[in-house]
Amino acid sequence: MRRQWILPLFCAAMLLLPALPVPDFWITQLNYIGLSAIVSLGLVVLTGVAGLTSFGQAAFVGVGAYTSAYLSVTLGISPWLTLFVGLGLSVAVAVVLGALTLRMSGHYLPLATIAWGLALNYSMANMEFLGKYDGILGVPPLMIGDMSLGSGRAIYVLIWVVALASAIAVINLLDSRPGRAIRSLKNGTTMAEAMGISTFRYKMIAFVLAAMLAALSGWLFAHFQRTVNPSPFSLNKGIEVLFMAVLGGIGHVWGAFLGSGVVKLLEDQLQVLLPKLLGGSGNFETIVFGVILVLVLKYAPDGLWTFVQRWFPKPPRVRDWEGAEALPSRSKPAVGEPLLEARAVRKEFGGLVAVNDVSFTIRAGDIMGLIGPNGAGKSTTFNLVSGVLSLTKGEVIFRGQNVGGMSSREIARKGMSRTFQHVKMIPEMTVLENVALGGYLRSSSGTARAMLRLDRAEEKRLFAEAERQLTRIGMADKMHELAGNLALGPQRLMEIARALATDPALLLLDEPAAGLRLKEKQALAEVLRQLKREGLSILLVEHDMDFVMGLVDHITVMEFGTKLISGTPAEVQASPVVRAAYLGTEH
Ligand SMILES: Nc1ncnc2c1ncn2[C@@H]1O[C@H](COP(=O)(O)OP(=O)(O)OP(=O)(O)O)[C@@H](O)[C@H]1O
Repeated sequence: MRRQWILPLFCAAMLLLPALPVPDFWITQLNYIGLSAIVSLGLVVLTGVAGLTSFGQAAFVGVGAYTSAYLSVTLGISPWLTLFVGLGLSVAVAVVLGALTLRMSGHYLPLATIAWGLALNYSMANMEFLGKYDGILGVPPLMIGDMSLGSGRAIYVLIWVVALASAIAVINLLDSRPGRAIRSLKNGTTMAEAMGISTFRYKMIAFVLAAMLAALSGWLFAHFQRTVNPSPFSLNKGIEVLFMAVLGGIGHVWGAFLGSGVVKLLEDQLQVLLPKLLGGSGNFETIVFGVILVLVLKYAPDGLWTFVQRWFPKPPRVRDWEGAEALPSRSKPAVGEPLLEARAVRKEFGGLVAVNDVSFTIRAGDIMGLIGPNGAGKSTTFNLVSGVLSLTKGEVIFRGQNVGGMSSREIARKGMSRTFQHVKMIPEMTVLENVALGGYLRSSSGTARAMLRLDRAEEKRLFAEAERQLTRIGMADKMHELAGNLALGPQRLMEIARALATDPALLLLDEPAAGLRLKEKQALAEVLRQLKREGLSILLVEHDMDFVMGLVDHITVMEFGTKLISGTPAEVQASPVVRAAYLGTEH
């Protein structure tokens, strides 16, 4: 069967199911699976893709459910209106909680989600007007005209339309400009910020989206169950949806459905089977789930969906961007104009002066090498210039403006683009998609446009630019490969293509030859020579003197954080001071 037919056939089959003589029991089960899958889908974006673990999603389900139940029962408001109130409230709660917690890193964020998950759940259980532990009874069914969606079979289609539409919207999002920005969050924020992406903004978008999906599920749940109480929105349930997402494959949209299906069906079977086997009653299935989770984390950490995925290998992206309009480009400085001036830049780490009042100038069209032995302070200087580190003292003037103290994101916007000493990329994205990330600031499609697939014209422009830059560095033949499968040499070249896709006025390369084999170094040197011929201005940090010598116009040599000498390669090579620094002879 052709791959593109699978999704429409699956959707059609799911939606036509209640018209077939399927027992009510299975329809009810599928309703619960659909409801859980919508919440898990949020966790795929938040945890699987963005790398932000949340145990508290069930509380957002409660926000959607309680809002609709309260407003429709007490005030008689139509549930179709209360949906929007519930979604609005979930966004408001998520924005407040996100502002407080999303800047936390490591284990602090998951701990914070436990805290607010508990707090929200206890609020629901203790509010008089929400019926305390008894909750709210007599929630009205959803109505379409005169047709009631009160029965499980009637609401089934709505639940699955919402679940499948949400899945398609998330798939669209992940394959888009904002989607690539969200995917860049998982491996630290330095690279994304250097591409001009506000990582906090995209963390917030992922968090709010996950909260909205949970609230949507809660709204459906309230009008399917026709009653709400605090227990389905407890921390246990939050852990259960996370378990579903992990079991299914937390990085995969359809993993959310697979995980929900497996857990719900297994839970049902185990609840009957285990008490019979073990005698007595109890939630024995929880013990089994605990064991399964440990085994899955050990033997299939990417979840069950990866096994299904093997049957449907993803074809390469269709090359449909031929003739797409070029992305906007910035005005470039005239050759010879001062481009970057470091004025007595200084960085102290506690008592250590890593960079000691270093000054240098780069003119447009020049390639400058910043060299020196290990630990000389080159990378620190580079990070000061590109805004990754804050200056202790000094000024960095870029195109006539003091950018010292600006964030790397703001500096990227001004036209400086960089690569990293240790390659930073999204390994599970293709080379083309990684390079397209460089075009972020030259494009503008947002989350809603991406989810509705209204961003395709701009996507074509982004991919055309990415391919152009890959062709420029001789890597177009690798554009459909996964970046993580490349050797180090091509990965470094890919980073250069990504930096070029930002249309920089100045390209900063941090030890691009480090760890490369001779052949890879030669290929890299050829690419840099070509960029020089094209008139690009480059600051190159390197400690391989041979690599730098034939390539650059000027060299600044550093040792122990201070500038030893600036000059042409010939002047530097002739300098006894430099030889001493490199060979360890007396000055
Ligand atoms: N974040 C940090 N905290 C404390 N000390 C640091 C930090 N970063 C760098 N240093 C120290 O600053 C000095 C300069 O380091 P830097 O990495 O800039 O040197 P380098 O010339 O780039 O060396 P290499 O070629 O090995 O990368 C070193 O002594 C290093 O240990």
